[in-house]
Amino acid sequence: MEDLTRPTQRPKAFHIMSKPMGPICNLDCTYCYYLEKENLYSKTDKFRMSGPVLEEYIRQNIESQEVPVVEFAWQGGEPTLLGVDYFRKVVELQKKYANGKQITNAFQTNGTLLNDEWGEFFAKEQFLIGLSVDGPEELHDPFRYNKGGKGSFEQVMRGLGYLKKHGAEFNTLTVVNSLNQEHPLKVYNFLKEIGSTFMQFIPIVERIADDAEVDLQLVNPTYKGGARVAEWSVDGKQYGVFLSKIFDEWVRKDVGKHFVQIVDIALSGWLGMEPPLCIFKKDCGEALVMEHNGDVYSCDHFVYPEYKLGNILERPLHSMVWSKPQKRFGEDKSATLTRQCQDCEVRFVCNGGCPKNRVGKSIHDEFGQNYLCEGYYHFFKHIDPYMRFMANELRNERPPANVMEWVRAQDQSNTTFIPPKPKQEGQARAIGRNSSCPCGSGKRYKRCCGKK
Ligand SMILES: C[S@@+](CC[C@H](N)C(=O)[O-])C[C@H]1O[C@@H](n2cnc3c(N)ncnc32)[C@H](O)[C@@H]1O
Ligand code: SF4
Ligand code: SF4
Ligand code: SF4
Repeated sequence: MEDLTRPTQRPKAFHIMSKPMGPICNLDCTYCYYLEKENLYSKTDKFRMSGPVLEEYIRQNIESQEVPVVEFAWQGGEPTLLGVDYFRKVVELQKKYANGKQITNAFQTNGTLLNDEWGEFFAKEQFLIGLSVDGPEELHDPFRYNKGGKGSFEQVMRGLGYLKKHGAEFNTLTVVNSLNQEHPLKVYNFLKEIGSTFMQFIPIVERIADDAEVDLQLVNPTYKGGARVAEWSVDGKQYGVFLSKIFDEWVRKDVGKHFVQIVDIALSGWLGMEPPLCIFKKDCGEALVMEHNGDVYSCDHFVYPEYKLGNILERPLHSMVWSKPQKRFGEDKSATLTRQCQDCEVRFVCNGGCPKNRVGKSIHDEFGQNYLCEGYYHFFKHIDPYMRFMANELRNERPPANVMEWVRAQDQSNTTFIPPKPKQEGQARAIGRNSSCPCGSGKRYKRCCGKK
């Protein structure tokens, strides 16, 4: 047994999402990876996070973070099942332990149980709501329905109405699956119509164990038995095509008005910084999850017994976050990169993607290639010229939204754009400061992208 109490080098902050209602939900979405986690707690009939666990979590999360702003993320299952009063108590406890730190709350919901009381509360306490919606009714309902099989779209739209009525801030979270993958613009335009200004498009990639007796049927990449890709998963290449189609629309019309998470993240890669989202970082392991009873796991997508780090009532949170097993979990991300990834020209922004999805084979026949590789490669290559243009605008303190005019001018002149060579982190170091800038501006590197 590893010594979990001996902390390794401490990062300043980490992210821990909590599941105050465990995996319990009023919906029964086909693709949900979390509902079956109920099997991990088969002896439990009460999934509501108790007062002592909640208070310990809030106290420790605030105390362990060496930053002025501490983020809380509430998820599930469905956290609205707990009722508004539960979260009034949450806010009260956060104030009690804040100790001068600023507290923020993100709350992920299926939206179906929202009402005036929730809307008012979220607006007043400035919760940021993540609303799950997969597109218009015909793309949303086939996978997102209640226990009786009835689609949830109407309820979600009603719930959204309450958020808007009270001015609560919301983002949308859309999963890209085998159905909506064919309709990127229908999905994107719909999200715009309902007023989403910040959109996340998360790929569904799940594998189902061949052995029906396994407790958790959706298996992780370390599973040794046979497994098949679930039929509702997105196609690897199509995920990239889907994102590229949305990007083409966005880059012509919506820069600065609507934000698409993966595009923002990618831009930081083109600016020579580490992408700020775990799946595209070199290493991960700073996004943990806590179950209703205080059990802490390495990541929301690794809630399996072998990834349990301990329980918050028995071990200090910081000792689990900074433990050796967790450090190894995070460092394995880069340590297990295939040769194909190591040699890949978009590695600076992709970094092999999330380990949870590394279930394919590389061109060198190594196991551990990301299932989405073809899609990522397609997308990052597709956006490369635009990203270079935008990164260059930012470096020159001009608005990146200038890209819209630039693209429109090219569309009108009907010329084929030949992009200059991509500027990657590794390459940047090799560029002479007096040589011309690889972004194609015609200026010297030191006066352009290499400006200090
Ligand atoms: C597990 S749900 C919990 C919160 C809430 N019930 C909701 O649906 O928003 C969190 C998010 O995960 C997404 N999700 C569900 N199953 C998934 C899967 N297999 N892969 C990726 N995301 C998934 C949901 O669509 C939702 O946006
Ligand atoms: S609403 Fe959320 S938790 Fe509930 S089944 Fe759907 S994805 Fe899972
Ligand atoms: S396993 Fe994937 S989702 Fe989890 S922290 Fe690592 S990159 Fe992020
Ligand atoms: S695009 Fe594919 S090969 Fe390149 S880094 Fe990403 S997963 Fe690896």
